[in-house]
Amino acid sequence: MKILTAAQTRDADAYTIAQEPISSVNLMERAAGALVKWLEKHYSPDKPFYIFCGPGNNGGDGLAAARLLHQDGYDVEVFLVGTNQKTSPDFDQNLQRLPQEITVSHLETTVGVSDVSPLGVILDGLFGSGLSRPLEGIYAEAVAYINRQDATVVAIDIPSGLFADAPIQEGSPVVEADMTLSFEQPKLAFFLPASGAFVGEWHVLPIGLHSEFLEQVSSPYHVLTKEKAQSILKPRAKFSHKGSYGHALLVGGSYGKMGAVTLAAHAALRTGVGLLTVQVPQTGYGILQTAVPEAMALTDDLDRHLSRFPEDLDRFQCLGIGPGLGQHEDSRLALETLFRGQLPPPLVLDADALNLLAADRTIRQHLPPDSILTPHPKEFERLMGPATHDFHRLQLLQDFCSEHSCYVVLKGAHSCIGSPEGTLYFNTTGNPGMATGGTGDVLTGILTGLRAQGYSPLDTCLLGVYLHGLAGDLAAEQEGQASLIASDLYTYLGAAFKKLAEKE
Ligand SMILES: NC(=O)C1=CN([C@@H]2O[C@H](COP(=O)(O)OP(=O)(O)OC[C@H]3O[C@@H](n4cnc5c(N)ncnc54)[C@H](O)[C@@H]3O)[C@@H](O)[C@H]2O)[C@H](O)CC1
Ligand SMILES: [K+]
Repeated sequence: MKILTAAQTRDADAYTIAQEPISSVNLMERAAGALVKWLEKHYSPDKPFYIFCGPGNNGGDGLAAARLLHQDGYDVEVFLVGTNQKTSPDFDQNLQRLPQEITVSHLETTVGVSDVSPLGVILDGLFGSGLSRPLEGIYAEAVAYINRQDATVVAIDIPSGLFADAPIQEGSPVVEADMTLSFEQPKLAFFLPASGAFVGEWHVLPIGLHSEFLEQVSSPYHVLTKEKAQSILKPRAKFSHKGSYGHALLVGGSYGKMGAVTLAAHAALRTGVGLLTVQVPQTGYGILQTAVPEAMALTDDLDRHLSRFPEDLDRFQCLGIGPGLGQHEDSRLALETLFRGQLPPPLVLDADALNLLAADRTIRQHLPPDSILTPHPKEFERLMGPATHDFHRLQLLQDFCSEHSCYVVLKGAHSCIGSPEGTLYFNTTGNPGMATGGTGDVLTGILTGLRAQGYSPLDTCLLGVYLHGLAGDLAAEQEGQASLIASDLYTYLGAAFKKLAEKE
């Protein structure tokens, strides 16, 4: 699913109005209808609604929703905020259509305004995608008032005060929503940490924007949906054998960090890879053979850290490097030799492999094309430099992928996959329980296992990241988020594969 900018959303609106054709106010009616349908499904009529409307079409949506909820027997109260300024024509029309019985207050100030029922629902229709500057005056006051209330806060389209596709200044007023109902497409701001924190849970409500426009509009930003991940997943063939599913090599582990490569090995095996070999320093031999009997072990000449890669790399279809590797100079040299030599098998690089890469610009220049890198934000910063804000970070990600012809998985609440063409995909699976040691090592194992089975680098990232998060969600359902540990992720990976394969 594409993510559109605010300008593209306006164009989609205009195109739909002209081509369907439909009047602007009827399109608003359709949007409000979708909104109310969702609200009525989730909140019973004993919940009072407090609807805050600004001067534009977001406020117009709020007014139309007020009318529709009232018609269906809901108790509704409307607050008009800053609407003595210029209001939009569709706002005006919906204000006229508002039944007399609905209480309407014009808020000039929130001083002295009593709190709403904590059992009620506040609809935030102050500003939507038309926001052009930070909120001030009565708008900022209204935001502070909403944020003080104990009622459930549902934002219409986007929490007021957030820009759909641009950063906000720190400390500027933004509605803290429990739920955001976004029309047709989610906004880029939902996926980024500084702005996404205001959004709460979000849902997309289709409002019938013209499919022709949505198909032809070009956007670098995409949502990684279940449908997309499902379309990538290849079934296993009846007459296949272990040779059909590739041979992966994982290289990592050092004294005190054998757990990392062990986790990655389990995960790689759970992706269905045909064969797995793991190269570890000698200290790790017994640990690996005991912890992961399905894997074959190779040992380095050294006892505590890695100093070389195996000679005959051609027999592997993917090489995953990094979990527990450490940053010893010998390991750096081994990596440099690997990069400067014959083209190695497809690479997945994580953890200390990334740190070694970050510390040495010359090896970075020799990064084989089509490699997959999986940094967390700190590793990302070491590799790509500091970002001034979340949107800048996306730009750095795109630049890095294009400069090095590689694929980067920037890990986070919505992990973001960048491709050399500049396309970015935001993941939708996963939960905060996964913010715990070792979950990244599991991802490395998953990606290494999938890549070895012949998935393209992009498909590997999309499928692997989606499954990793889904395994986390299934694990959290059973174990709870706080108690989730990295090994749960590969334990639930099978269930994740099954769930992904299910047709709804
Ligand atoms: N295609 C769709 O998704 C549809 C969306 N709808 C809704 O329309 C809004 C966008 O409406 P718009 O009138 O363009 O913008 P706003 O309501 O967000 O803003 C109104 C108006 O206010 C001015 N303004 C901007 N920033 C400020 C500020 N900081 N302080 C004061 N005034 C400000 C500016 O002039 C804006 O034009 C979208 O989010 C949906 O909710 C349609 O209902 C259906 C189709
Ligand atoms: K809003």
